[in-house]
Amino acid sequence: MKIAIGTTNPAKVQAIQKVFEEQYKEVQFQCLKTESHVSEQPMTDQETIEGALNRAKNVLKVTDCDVGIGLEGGVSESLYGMFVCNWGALVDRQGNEIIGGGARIALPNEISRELKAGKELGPLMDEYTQRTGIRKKEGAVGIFTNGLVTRETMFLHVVQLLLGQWQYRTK
Ligand SMILES: O=c1[nH]c(=O)c2ncn([C@@H]3O[C@H](COP(=O)(O)OP(=O)(O)OP(=O)(O)O)[C@@H](O)[C@H]3O)c2[nH]1
Ligand SMILES: [Mg+2]
Repeated sequence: MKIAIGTTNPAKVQAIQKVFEEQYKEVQFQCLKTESHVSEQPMTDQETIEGALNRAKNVLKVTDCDVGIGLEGGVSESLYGMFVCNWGALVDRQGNEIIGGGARIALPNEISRELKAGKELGPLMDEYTQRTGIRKKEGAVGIFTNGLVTRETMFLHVVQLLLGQWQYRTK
């Protein structure tokens, strides 16, 4: 089984590799930085889903893999504050387009204020924590859940939702 991954972000790549290696004996991965055709900081569920779908389609197009996977992080406003959201998409060569959503938590006001001013969460998290590359490690979700749920484990669940739906639909 050959999987095209529409990112080189290790938090996302490791989540995808863990899920597929658990399910398939023979599996190969191709990881490519892939255009999402949405803003660097998606601001709605819809835009985040679009980013995930575009990555999945674009990465499948430029490889000979069986399926393409796109994972996209974003935020979405609610009456209860701004939530970090993460969405995934899996597409195959038979025209199946599968979507799955990840856990979400409210962001502190000092972060959401900056996002509304047009900043991107990744760099914001580095500023906020005085560390670098949070987006490639535990992520904002990891910081604000005291490490209990990292970005990788959150995306691992999303990839299980994608693969499970795909297996059900193509069995
Ligand atoms: O530290 C984080 N923890 C999170 O839980 C999270 N969710 C979203 N984002 C940020 O939202 C923007 C688009 O997300 P994103 O899917 O483009 O991610 P990314 O840029 O880190 O990876 P990639 O584009 O190389 O695949 C990027 O600034 C991400 O950093 C997060 N950052
Ligand atoms: Mg990005």
